[in-house]
Amino acid sequence: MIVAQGLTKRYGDKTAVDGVDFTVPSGTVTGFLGPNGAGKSTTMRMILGLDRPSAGDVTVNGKRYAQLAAPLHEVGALLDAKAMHGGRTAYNHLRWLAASNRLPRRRVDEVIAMVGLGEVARKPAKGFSLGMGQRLGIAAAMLGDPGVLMFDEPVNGLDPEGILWIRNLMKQLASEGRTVFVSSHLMSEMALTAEHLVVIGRGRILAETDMVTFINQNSTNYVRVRSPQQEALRDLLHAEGLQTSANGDGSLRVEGANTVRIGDAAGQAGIWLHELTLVQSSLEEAFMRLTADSVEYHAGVPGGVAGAVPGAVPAAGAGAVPGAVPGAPPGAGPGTDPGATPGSAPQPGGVPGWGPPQAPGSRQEGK
Ligand SMILES: Nc1ncnc2c1ncn2[C@@H]1O[C@H](COP(=O)(O)OP(=O)(O)OP(=O)(O)O)[C@@H](O)[C@H]1O
Repeated sequence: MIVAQGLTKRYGDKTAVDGVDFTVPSGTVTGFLGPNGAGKSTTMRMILGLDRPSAGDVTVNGKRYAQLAAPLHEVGALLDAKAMHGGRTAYNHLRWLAASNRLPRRRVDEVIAMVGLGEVARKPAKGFSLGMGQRLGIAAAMLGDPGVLMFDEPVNGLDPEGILWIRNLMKQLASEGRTVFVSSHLMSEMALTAEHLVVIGRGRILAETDMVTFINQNSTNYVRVRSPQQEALRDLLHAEGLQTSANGDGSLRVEGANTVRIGDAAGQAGIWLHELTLVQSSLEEAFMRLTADSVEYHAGVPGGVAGAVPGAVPAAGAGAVPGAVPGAPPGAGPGTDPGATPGSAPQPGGVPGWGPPQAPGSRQEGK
């Protein structure tokens, strides 16, 4: 377990980490999220005793890093995959680390096999790709078989296969009861990996929560509905006590109701619908909204964070789902709305309120 209390780091008049309190529990993957410059790396360096706090404290298993009798057996870390002597082979890089911590040579072979570097272990590390370097860094972190593991942006620059490998490895390490603390600025990636979250912005903790709660509190849903009888539909929805706003593309945005309720109401009133879609904001958007005031460097992208819903995704049944996060916890992706069952997909003539033009009354047939 890692515990930070009032942890602060100042560089001159710059406060990189500003009195943060958080706990990283064991047996789970904890995502450490924040935009560039938020203070993630500085915090991790302080945990590892590489930077001295200006104030406050951080402990690993109840002790400061410097007080740990055998640090490599307690904490393993990957901070910078390139931080190794390029002329050394992967094997020799691990051997000197093992020797300096009185670990047997056998352990070097074990971690090399664990990260899948067996074929290149005798080659100089300077020829390694980014992914191979990350694997070597993880092998080094695992050498002492520690109960606490920390990874700083481990998936940066990796291909999909490498990302999947790291994601599964972290989950496996946590399932073995270890403390796994991983930093990232990619919310969507963390949604697939972490169960617990610590969000930091401009050196301050913005959220410390479990992933499911974060998703439920920060993602918003609405229904996009389009009708050739837009005014009648708007009046009907208002009469139903629902709030609507114009989307600007001729459709209405309806808050507080699912597609079934809106489709049923429209069908019963004889109003045609040309579109009925559940739209969910992506996790990336929820994270950007939370950290919008904490971003150090803005690119000035038109229609940025606070504007419309750039990451919004239509829910299941509405076609493709760009930005969706398969396998994510409830609320992370499409399909959490009961109205988003296949029956709410555009199906000619299938559902009241949908279908090809016909006499309004005829849609009730067969009911
Ligand atoms: N040695 C240093 N001297 C001065 N300022 C520093 C130093 N290290 C970090 N900073 C500043 O502290 C702030 C936090 O930096 P840090 O690297 O911890 O952020 P980060 O969240 O890891 O960002 P990134 O995702 O870009 O790596 C930044 O404003 C950074 O410029």
